[in-house]
Amino acid sequence: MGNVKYGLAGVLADDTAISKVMPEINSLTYRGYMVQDLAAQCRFEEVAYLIWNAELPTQAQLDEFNAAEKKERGLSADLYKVMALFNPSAHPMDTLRTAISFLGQEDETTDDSSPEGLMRKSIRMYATIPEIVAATFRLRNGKGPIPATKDLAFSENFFHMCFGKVPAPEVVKCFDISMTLYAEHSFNASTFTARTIASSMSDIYSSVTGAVGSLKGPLHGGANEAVMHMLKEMGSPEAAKEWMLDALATKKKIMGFGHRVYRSGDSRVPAMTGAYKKMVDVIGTDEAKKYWEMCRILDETMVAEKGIYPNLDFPAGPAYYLMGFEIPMFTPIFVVSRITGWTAHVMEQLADNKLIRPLSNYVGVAPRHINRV
Ligand SMILES: CC(=O)SCCNC(=O)CCNC(=O)[C@H](O)C(C)(C)COP(=O)(O)OP(=O)(O)OC[C@H]1O[C@@H](n2cnc3c(N)ncnc32)[C@H](O)[C@@H]1OP(=O)(O)O
Ligand SMILES: O=C([O-])CC(=O)C(=O)O
Repeated sequence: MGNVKYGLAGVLADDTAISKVMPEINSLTYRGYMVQDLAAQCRFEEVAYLIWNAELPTQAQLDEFNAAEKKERGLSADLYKVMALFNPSAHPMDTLRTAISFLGQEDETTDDSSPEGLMRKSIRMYATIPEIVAATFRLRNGKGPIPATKDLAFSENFFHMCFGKVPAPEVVKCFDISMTLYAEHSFNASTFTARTIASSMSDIYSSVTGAVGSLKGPLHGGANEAVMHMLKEMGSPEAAKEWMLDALATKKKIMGFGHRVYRSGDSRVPAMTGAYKKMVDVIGTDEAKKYWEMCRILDETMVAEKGIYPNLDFPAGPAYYLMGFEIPMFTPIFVVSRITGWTAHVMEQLADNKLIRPLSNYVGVAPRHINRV
C-alpha cells in the first residue's frame, strides 16, 4: 500500500564499505576482494582481520591478531555454572544467545564504545563464541568441555574443542571455507538487527545477542538445519525428486533455496559445493555419497521446476552433518563466523551513527474519542 516497501525489499538503508553483494557478476566482495578468491587462498583468520581492518594482514599483523585472539580465550567459571543450568533440550541458539548476553554483563567495559573498546570486545566474542559452541556440543552429549589449545589454528582448534581431535585436511578446509563464506553479507536480517540495536547507542553485546535471535529463524541462518531435516525426511536419492515435486505442488517452502538479493544463484554456493564434494570423496562412505546425490537431484529439480537456486545454507547443512556435528549445532556454527561481520557493522554504524527509526503506514481505526461523560 502507498510507498511501503514490505520487508524493506529493494530499500537502500545506509552506506557500507564492508561488503558488496554483486548478483550482476555472481560475486560478493569483502573490502573489495572477491569471496571466491578469499575462500580459495586465505585462512579464515585472515578474512576476519580483513573484515575488521579493511586490508589483508601482513604476516606480522596476522601473528599479532592471532595472539590477541588467543589472549581473549577462556570462559569464566561463572559462565560454565550458568551453562550447566541450561535446559538440556533447549536449542543451542537459545543457549548461545543467553551465553553471549552473560559475556556482556560480566565485562566491566561493556559500555565502552570507543573504537578500541569495540575492537577488543569483538575479538573477545570471536575468541569465546567457538568455545561456547564447542562446550555446548559436548555438554549436550554428556561430555565435559575440552579447553582450547594455543598450538592449533582457528578451525583446527574448533574441531579439537568439539571432538578432541582434528580430522583430515579436506574436512578442515571445507569448514574453514564455510567460515569465510558465512562471515559477512551486507544488510541481511541479523546484521541489520545488530545495526539497529547499535543505533540507539546500546552496547555491542546487546547488538550481537539480538543478531543471534534473528539468525536463528529458518528463513535466515536456521535454514542450514532445516535443509538437513528435509534430507533426512526424504531419506534416499530415489525419493528426492518425488518429495520435491509433492512439496512444490502443496506450495511448501523448500529450505536452502531462494534469496532476497540473488535471483539467479548465490555467489557463495560454487565454492561451498566444491569443498563439500572434496570432503565427500575423501570420506567416501555410502552415507556421504547418498546425501551428495540427494542434493544434486534437489538442486536440478528445483531449478528445472521453479528457476529457484540454492543458497549457501543448502550445501553447508549436509557438509556440517558429514563433519560429525548434530543438526542443532549448524546455526551456532554460522555464528562462529558471522560474529566478524556483525561486529564490523556495529563499528561502522557507530563511527557515523544515525538512529534507525523508519516510519510506519498506519492501517488501524480512524481517530476516535472516549465518550464516558
Ligand atoms: C544465509 C541465509 O539466510 S540464505 C536464506 C536462507 N533461507 C532459506 O533457505 C529459506 C527458504 N527460502 C525462502 O523462504 C525465501 O527464498 C527467502 C526468505 C530466503 C527470500 O524470500 P523473498 O525475497 O521474500 O522471496 P519471496 O518469498 O517473495 O519469493 C519469491 C517467489 O519465489 C518463491 N520461493 C522463494 N523461495 C522459495 C523456496 N525456498 N521454496 C519454494 N518457493 C520459493 C516464493 O513462494 C515466491 O513465489 P510467488 O511469487 O509465486 O509467491
Ligand atoms: O543476505 C541475506 O539476506 C541472507 C544471507 O545470505 C546471509 O546473511 O548470509
